[in-house]
Amino acid sequence: MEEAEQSGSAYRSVRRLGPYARPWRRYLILAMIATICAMAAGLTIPLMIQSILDGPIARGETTGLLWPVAGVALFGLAEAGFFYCRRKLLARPTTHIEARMRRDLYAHLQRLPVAFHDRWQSGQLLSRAVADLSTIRGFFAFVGIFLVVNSLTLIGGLVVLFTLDFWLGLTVLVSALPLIAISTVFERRYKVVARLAQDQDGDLATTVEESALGIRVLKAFGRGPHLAHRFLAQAKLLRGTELRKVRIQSLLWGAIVLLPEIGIAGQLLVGTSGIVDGTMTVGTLVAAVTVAAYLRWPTDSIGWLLAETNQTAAAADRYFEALDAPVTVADPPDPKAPVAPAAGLLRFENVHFRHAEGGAEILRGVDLEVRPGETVALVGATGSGKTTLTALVPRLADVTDGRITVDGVNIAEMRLADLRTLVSMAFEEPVLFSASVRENIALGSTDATDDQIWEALRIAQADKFVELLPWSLDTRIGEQGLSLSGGQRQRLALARAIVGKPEILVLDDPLSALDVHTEAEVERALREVLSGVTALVVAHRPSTVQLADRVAMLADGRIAAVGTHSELLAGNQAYRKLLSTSEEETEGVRA
Ligand SMILES: Nc1ncnc2c1ncn2[C@@H]1O[C@H](COP(=O)(O)OP(=O)(O)OP(=O)(O)O)[C@@H](O)[C@H]1O
Repeated sequence: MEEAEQSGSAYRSVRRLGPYARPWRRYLILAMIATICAMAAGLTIPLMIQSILDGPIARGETTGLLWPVAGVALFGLAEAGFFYCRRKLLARPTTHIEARMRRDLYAHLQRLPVAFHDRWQSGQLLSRAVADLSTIRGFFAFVGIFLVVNSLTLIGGLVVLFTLDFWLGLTVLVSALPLIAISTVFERRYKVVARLAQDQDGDLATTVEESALGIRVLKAFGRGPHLAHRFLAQAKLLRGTELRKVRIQSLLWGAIVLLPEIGIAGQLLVGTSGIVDGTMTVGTLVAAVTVAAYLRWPTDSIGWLLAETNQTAAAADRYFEALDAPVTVADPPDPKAPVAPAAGLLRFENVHFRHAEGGAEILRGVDLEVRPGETVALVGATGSGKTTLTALVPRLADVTDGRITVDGVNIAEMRLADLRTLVSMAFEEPVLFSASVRENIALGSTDATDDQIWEALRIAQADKFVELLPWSLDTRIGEQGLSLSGGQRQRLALARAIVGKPEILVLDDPLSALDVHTEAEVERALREVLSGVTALVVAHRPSTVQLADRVAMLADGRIAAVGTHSELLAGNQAYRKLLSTSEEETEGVRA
């Protein structure tokens, strides 16, 4: 029952690949016909050998040999030609199918909410986009075609054998049946181990990726050996699983070699006694042995091809697992246009948020208004939900209750593209991509001109150092911008946030983790950036707070106090305590 379900689910998984193959079905069918013709040509050769042996050779004449021998050469040539056609016909469809699937996966990953990426390891996504898709390409290029063609060849070959001689046919069938049964059992066991190996491969990719990205941290803390140890343990686990795969395969290969040999021995026994009795010709026996030899690959391969099909099913399952993840943050069915011209009034109304169903509520009724052109600093103890609150504004996650409005329009009722033009964000960790400065800034507005980029860089106080870079805007900044200083990276991230001239800026503590000198540079940049836009800025340090018109204090999931910095300092003990703690922490870092 369970086994039937398993093969049913493998069939369903592979069937889901259908829509990707459909546009190329003509090529795939032609390739299959070419392969069938190749096999048919191959199967004709033994029959021609039979006619040569029983005809001219048995009669001792050489004159009648020319045409049958030329025929053998011709059929051999045809077989090779058809195989060539198969390869040519399949190259385009298979690479196109792989590229389209990869494109769909990538596009879906971009649409998926941040919560999905929090849950999924990047290595697992990487192995789906690379290894699994290459398995699927292999299925279309080879496995799927040969699964059908080899089954047909097997049937065709047995028909030929039974026509040649019933007993010779039966001998081959008797040796082939257990082989097919063994292969089927093997492929089921193999599927489980294959999926395990694919998952472990994903885990290993994650470790390699993380250790490459975090190499500075690992070196600084001397944790390289620890991670190397973890990597070795994972690699050992994967090696063990690969060895299990090999063990299962070797058992099968033993059977694959042994059983057909027994079959041929049986054929020789039946054949020679037939020849001695005069009931069989030498040509028939040679033809039957040649057909049986020709059937070895189709027989042996059935199990392997089924295992590969299962591996494809596992790869398809893993691919669709990511592709089926729901896009929970999406455009509304009937979107409202933002108010034009926008004023930039941002309002949180009784906003509640929890990360997962049944999880703790992080925000429990936040009410806050940020007036047009105003800068509000958001302060609160660590873990109080400041980052969470800011992420709700560009809808990186959706509120679980309440609403957020921009100029009176609920952001959940706007098109995401409209919202993200109105609202721009810079994060605590200024992620820069391995691309030119221009491309990194233009992420904030894809159609930005060079003049607009330079203007954004000037406001963010980054123009001077960009001018000094070897190729100015065209300078490629290394992976994550690691070749730049912390302050330079922060200022580029600020330029990116403002290049599209958003009405509302959301900044998640852009001064965190900067030294005194760099902090002053970024602070100057911030002062420029914040003038003229509505801004919500997460602040850990008094220096950032001082850039704001008002301060909102988040505590217990609500806004506990709002006022100017001096009002709160004078009248709110919790605020004084919070600031003195962060002051001490900052001093501690500087010391
Ligand atoms: N993806 C997540 N899934 C579940 N819980 C999360 C997730 N991200 C954050 N949290 C939890 O939500 C709470 C608020 O986190 P958040 O990062 O918003 O706090 P914060 O005020 O910005 O903290 P900090 O000042 O240290 O940056 C924390 O308890 C955190 O552990």
